[in-house]
This record gives sequence, structure tokens and C-alpha cells, in this order.
Amino acid sequence: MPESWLDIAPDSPFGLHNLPYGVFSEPGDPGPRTGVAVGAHVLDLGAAARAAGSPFADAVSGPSLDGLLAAGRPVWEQVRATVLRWLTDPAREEGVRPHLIGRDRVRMHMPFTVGDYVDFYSSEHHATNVGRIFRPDSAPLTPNWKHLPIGYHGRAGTVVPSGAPVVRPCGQRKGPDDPAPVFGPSRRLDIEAEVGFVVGAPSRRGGRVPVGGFADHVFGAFLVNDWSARDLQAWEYVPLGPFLGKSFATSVSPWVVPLQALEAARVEPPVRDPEPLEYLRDAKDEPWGLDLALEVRINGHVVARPPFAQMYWTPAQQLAHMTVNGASVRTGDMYASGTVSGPEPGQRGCLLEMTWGGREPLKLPDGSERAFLEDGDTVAISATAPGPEGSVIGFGEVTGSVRPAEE
Ligand SMILES: O=C(O)/C=C/C(=O)CC(=O)CC(=O)O
Ligand SMILES: [Ca+2]
Ligand SMILES: [Mg+2]
Repeated sequence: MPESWLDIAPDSPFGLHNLPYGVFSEPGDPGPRTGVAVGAHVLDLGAAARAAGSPFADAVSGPSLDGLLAAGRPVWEQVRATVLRWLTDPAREEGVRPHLIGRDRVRMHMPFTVGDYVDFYSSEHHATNVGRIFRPDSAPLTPNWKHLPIGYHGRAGTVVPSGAPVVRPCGQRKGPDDPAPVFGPSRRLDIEAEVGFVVGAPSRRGGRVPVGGFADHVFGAFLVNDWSARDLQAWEYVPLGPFLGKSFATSVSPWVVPLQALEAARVEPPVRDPEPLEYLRDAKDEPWGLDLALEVRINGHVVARPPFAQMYWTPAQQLAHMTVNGASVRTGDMYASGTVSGPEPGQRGCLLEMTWGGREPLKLPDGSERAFLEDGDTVAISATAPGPEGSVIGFGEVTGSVRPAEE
């Protein structure tokens, strides 16, 4: 990789190997714009592309990534290669430097218009733990679990950008010893640390996206916090699955890391036994396990380090499964991996597991204890992945604070 004329710290999570896309504004701006994070800066992509007369200027000049997502893989590759050239060719410095803004000056926004939203359940460790906690008298994994990536359709309209406050939801709950359900603020508000994927190029209704078609359709990855009210969920979910316990808010991180930046993070997924049906088999020599290291913090204290590489079903299999019945995907459709949990106690991606259903509260270094979230708590989920040449690919973080219920 050639050097940049821009001063970028060698260990920056936003070095030249990453170049994630997001939507930002500066104080006093008329509206948000598309940017690329580089070192301590954001490159105003639309302005730089217009100044350079780039053929893709229109696609990157909107107030969201929607135009870029819809443009398709050849354009994604062209934009990335062009930005890299701009940042490394000394002859380009004069034209590009005016379009760099300090990242500490900008506010980040929702990166794209969310179409449909699907949430999976693809960590074997998470599913096993949740099964044990919610259904102690049954086998922890349901009979279908190792044959298909289980998922449900979520509420796209309540996907919110990182930093948006999360109001504690109200709803029905009924504990095992309660004679009747009661209504009120959730007492078991939880998080779920997940990785999200956004579709760029749509697929045809009636067609299927094979496992090998993942990178032609999916633009990139980001972080997701699927806030969950466990008491509402436990009462409502039989037999149709999560509903109001998860539909009140889902937070996403502002930077979308393009799949091209994750080449060095690709790893073989765990061995699948039994072997899945043909349409779910990994494409030969094209593994889509991803070695992302997540970190979950509550009020600044690290409470978990979930490993994404351990996920049983890959995002390529999830997309293949989501479309195998002929259901199409559209630009802006997003899907989340499911809670990321590893085999160790310190690797669990939600409080339900970390505290084993609330029975073993966490002790935070500030002396307080948490079974579930309290009003005022701030949760941040971050992640990094290995990049080429020893570099680090940063995802930034998704954060949100809990506001009291509106009763
Ligand atoms: O097994 C259950 O009943 C509950 C599962 C979930 O909480 C669903 C979910 O959001 C999936 C996930 O994030 O892994
Ligand atoms: Ca979830
Ligand atoms: Mg949700």
C-alpha cells in the first residue's frame, strides 16, 4: 500500500485499508452528506467527486448512502479505488485537502434508508444459553437450528442511528408466579451485540441469491444493538417469536465498512455438523466467516468481548436462506447476525446470558451491580478486524443511553 500525503497514525482504525462510508454534517450545514472516514478526518465524498469530475459524483452526492448502495459492485470498487488514489497520489493533495474535515467536528447520521430488517439467531453459544434460560425443560437448541439460520422480520421503522436515546418500553409481562399479566415499564431491558449487513444491489423476486452471490449484493457491515425487553419477550414470543419486546429500537453504528475492507478478516466458519442442505453449503474456497472482535461497554466498563468468528451461520448463508423461497432483497434492506456470543463467560453478547437470566448480577468496577439496564445507563458496542499488512480495520461504535419510560 502506498503512503498517504495525509498524516494518518499507523495504528489508526480508519487507515487506508478501511475507508468506511457514513453520513455526516458540520455545525451550520443545511443537511447531511456522504463521507469517508480516513485517519482523524472525514472526506466529503460528494464535493471531492464533483470537483474531480468523477463519473460516480451523482451516486455519492445524496444525503445518504442510498445512491452508492444502488449503484452496484463495479461502482463500489471504482469509488474505493478512486478514493485510495486521491489519498495517496501527491499530485491530488491540492484538490482533495479542502474536502477533509476533522472527525471531531462532525455529527453522524443514519447511513442509509432502511428497507426491510431481518434479525437472525446464528450464534450457537447464544442460542444454547438462551434456550437453557428460557426453556430449561427442553433441549437448548430446537431441532431446526443446525439445518437453517433461524430469523424473524424486525421493525425497520425503529432502526435508529448511534447516539439516539432509547426510551424504556412499556408492555405486558407475566412472571411464572404471577396470576395474570401486568402492564408497565420493562424491568428486564437488555442489549444484544450484533453485526449488521446492508444490501446494495437488489435481487429479483422469484430468484435466489446463492451463497456465492453474497459480495455482489451486500455492500458492507456495521454494528447493531438489538435492544430487547426480556420480560415482554418471554411472555409474548410463543408461538410467533419476538414482537414488541424488540421492536421499540434497534441502534446501528454510523460507519459502514465495505466488504472489500474485510478481505483479511475472512476465516473458515466452524465445522457444520450435520452438513447443511446444498443451497446453504459454503462456496468453495470462499469462506465468509469474519474475524471481528467485538467489545461491549456499560457506562465505560468493558463487560464482554464477543468473537464473531465463532458464528455458526455466515452472512452469506443468511442471505441465501432469506431468498431461497424467491423473496427478493432491495437496496437498503439490512439483516443482523443475531447476538454474538462465544463459548467463554466473558464473551456473551447480552445481559440475559451474562447474568444468567438476572440471577447472577454483574459487578461493575464503579461498585454498582446490574442484572438488566437501569435508566441513564449508556451502552457502547465497538469492533475491530484484522486488515492487510498488520493494519486494524475499525468499525467505530454504536452507542445509546436508556431514558425512563413514558408512562
Ligand atoms: O430463543 C428465544 O426464544 C429468543 C431469541 C432471541 O432473543 C431472538 C433474537 O433476537 C436473536 C438473536 O439476536 O440472536
Ligand atoms: Ca437480536
Ligand atoms: Mg430490535
